Amino acid sequence: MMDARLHAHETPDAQRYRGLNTRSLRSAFILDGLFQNGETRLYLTDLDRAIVGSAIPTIHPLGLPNTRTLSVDYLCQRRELGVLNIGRPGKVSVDGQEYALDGRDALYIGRGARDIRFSSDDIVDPAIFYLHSYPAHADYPTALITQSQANVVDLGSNDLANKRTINQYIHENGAPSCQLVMGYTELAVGSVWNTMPPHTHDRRTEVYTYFDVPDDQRVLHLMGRPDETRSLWIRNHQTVLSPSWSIHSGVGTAAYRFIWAMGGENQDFNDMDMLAIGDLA
Ligand SMILES: O=C(O)C(=O)C[C@H](O)C(=O)CO
Ligand SMILES: [Zn+2]
Repeated sequence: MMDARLHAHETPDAQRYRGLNTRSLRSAFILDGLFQNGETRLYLTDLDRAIVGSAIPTIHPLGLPNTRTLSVDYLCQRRELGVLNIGRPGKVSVDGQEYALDGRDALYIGRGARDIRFSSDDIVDPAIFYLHSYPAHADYPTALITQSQANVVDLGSNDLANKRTINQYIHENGAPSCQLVMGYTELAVGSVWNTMPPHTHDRRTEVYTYFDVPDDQRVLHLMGRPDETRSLWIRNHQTVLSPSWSIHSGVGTAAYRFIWAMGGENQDFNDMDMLAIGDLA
């Protein structure tokens, strides 16, 4: 039986998505309602067995749900977990060791961590912890990566309205992880396009979670095979699942940020099959 708060989510394959109407496409590729005040939510996806989740601690600290579905005693028994705080300051405690995470600080939690708890410094203006986990083959140390320690890559230009900064927190040349690669991208004011020109990477799947999208604005996320793209209108705090065969790119009606998290064969951020804009249909 499925755990109460570990929801299973299946994605259609590269053929089936072509025949879906808007509603079915949205429910297949968007995780909606991931972020709930006072709750931990976890979705077990079929993208490299990624678990995508959130914890927004308010009155009480939050833990992780039991994991009968995974047939383990605790979530990180055979998994690693990345945490990125997109809210106000909070704390993550890992087997009694407390880590303070300001907004946009991250924590890598290695395989074997048993007791993981989340709390907010201010319960009225809480921390918003994004969670992303994959199966892990080795124990790597838990590591705090503050915003100032992230590796910064500037891409794009004002002329093409795609000027943006990629902040890499868990990556090949940073604190070691088994397969998780994670960070967030920030659009420069006046720029609207992310990941344009787009790419696919057969070797990895990816998950995008948009945040800091103003309530009255939207991001038009592009997905699908390059020769048969589809679009999804996305609002703040919605998550898009990107199978390895799909492009993942977006254009906003205002500046925004998004978390990207990847797992798969390698951790080479630049291992992308780049497309020309003229390849898209
Ligand atoms: O704006 C971008 O470009 C990105 O953020 C790219 C993503 O991180 C990505 O797709 C990595 O594979
Ligand atoms: Zn990508």
